[in-house]
Amino acid sequence: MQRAAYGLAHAVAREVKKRRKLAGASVTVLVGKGNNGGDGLFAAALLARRGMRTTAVLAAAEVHAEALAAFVAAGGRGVRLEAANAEELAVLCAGDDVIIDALLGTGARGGLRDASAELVASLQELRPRLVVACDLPSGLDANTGEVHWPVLDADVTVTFGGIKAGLMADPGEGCAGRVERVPIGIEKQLEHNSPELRRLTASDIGALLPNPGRRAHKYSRGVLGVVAGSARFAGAAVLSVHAAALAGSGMVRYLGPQAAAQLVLARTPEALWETDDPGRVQAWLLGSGVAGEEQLERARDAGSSALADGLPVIVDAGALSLLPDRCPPHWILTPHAGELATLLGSLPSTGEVKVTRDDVESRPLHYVRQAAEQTGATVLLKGATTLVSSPSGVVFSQSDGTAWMATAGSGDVLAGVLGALLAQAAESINDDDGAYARLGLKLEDRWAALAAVAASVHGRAGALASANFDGGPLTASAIMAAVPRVIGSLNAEYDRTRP
Ligand SMILES: NC(=O)C1=CN([C@@H]2O[C@H](COP(=O)(O)OP(=O)(O)OC[C@H]3O[C@@H](n4cnc5c(N)ncnc54)[C@H](O)[C@@H]3O)[C@@H](O)[C@H]2O)[C@@H](O)CC1
Ligand SMILES: [K+]
Repeated sequence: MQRAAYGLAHAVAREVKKRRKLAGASVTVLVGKGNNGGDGLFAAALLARRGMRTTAVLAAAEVHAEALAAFVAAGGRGVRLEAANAEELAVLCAGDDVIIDALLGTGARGGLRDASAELVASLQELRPRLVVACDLPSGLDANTGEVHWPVLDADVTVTFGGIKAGLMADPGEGCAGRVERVPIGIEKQLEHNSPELRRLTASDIGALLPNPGRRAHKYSRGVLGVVAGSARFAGAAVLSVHAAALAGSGMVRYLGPQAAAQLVLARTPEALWETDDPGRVQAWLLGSGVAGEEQLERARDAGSSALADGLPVIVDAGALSLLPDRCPPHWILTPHAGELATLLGSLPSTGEVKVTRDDVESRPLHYVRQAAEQTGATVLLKGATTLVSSPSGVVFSQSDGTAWMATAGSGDVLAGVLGALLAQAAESINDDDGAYARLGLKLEDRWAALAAVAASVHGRAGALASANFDGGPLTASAIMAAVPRVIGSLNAEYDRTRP
């Protein structure tokens, strides 16, 4: 507990010092009855000793006794929270330089109740200056990222030991702000529990990104077949093909109506327009912007032959309605929340239960796993945090982008990037001595890892493109243009640091 409190106090002091002098700054810690409240009180005691004006709002009749004694001995002031003073205390706290949320931690069942809920709901409306969550924002489920409202949005979450799954999945991650991990000596132990929710680091991604060998030629190193776009949604074809070209495909073969193909070739003269037999490909991308019977038929045919030949396939948007009864793990579905709800509703195994877009947004981790389990495919659920579930239930979570990426065509770019990586990796991903094996990834989970790599490259490209405009807005084309640089720098960074 002392290490946790020390790490928390250190982070709070550093954040306050970015804004003003520490001595005389005001901090209120919101204290619940368990050890989370204890961490908060010990941290506040340390901050009081560094000259901060400290108040503890005690939300339970009994709080961690030893921590309260340390807090009082350091000169802190305690106020008891009651239904009658919740709103008044919210107004007082909102004026403080920083609030520490130590109401509920990993031992919580359900969310904030009674006066605590009222205090937090009022505070959230008053938009406090700076909120630091102790271990996790109170009201989050540490294992799932599901949220019991109200929750006080944190600017920074200081979490102890390992990063909890609930801080890597929405809606929880969206409440946590920047997450910082404080080691408390249990990390070795954590390494041995194989985590079911993983986040790939830049160096993992550098290791997994496909790189052409010296003897590579365009046919051997990643030919992607694309059935995308339609007369109505020609842009999806243009974007997905161009993104696939930029992300390193050896060649892209496009199948679609002439009007769309003309636009595709105008933007990507490197692509080939295939009118009947597409020739050899290593992977398929089916569905972005696909509409109309003729183009759906092309997607269906390509899907059937891919299934027969054992080729990997990305199934996006319009093709999500064309799934076989059982998909293999090297079929990667890329729905957003609404499409996932529709997909789940269409599966016989879901039964009569209706799943809505809101359901998926409230429990993305649950539903992405369910979809992977029920279809047999790898499922990539797009969002601010993108989750990718392998049919085994192992999930990857990547959150590298910016909110500006929620823009038309962004998903088509992701599909193209994933297509390029899939076509390049298809023939080596199962190597026993390759990078996937070195990261301890079982065969059936490797497709999910590759999809997570694509999600991260896409997110990083968006972040880089926006940074080039001082954090300004993005188009899908701007995201796409940044992809080669992101791949280049991830590769270079990996080369510099690899063992
Ligand atoms: N596990 C560990 O190894 C460590 C845990 N630490 C801290 O300990 C915390 C976990 O401590 P606890 O297990 O005491 O859990 P909490 O601090 O979350 O408190 C749970 C307590 O609150 C009550 N409670 C549960 N749900 C509630 C609700 N909805 N409303 C009101 N009361 C509720 C329970 O009866 C229980 O007494 C962590 O989040 C972290 O802050 C750290 O000190 C570092 C080490
Ligand atoms: K907390």
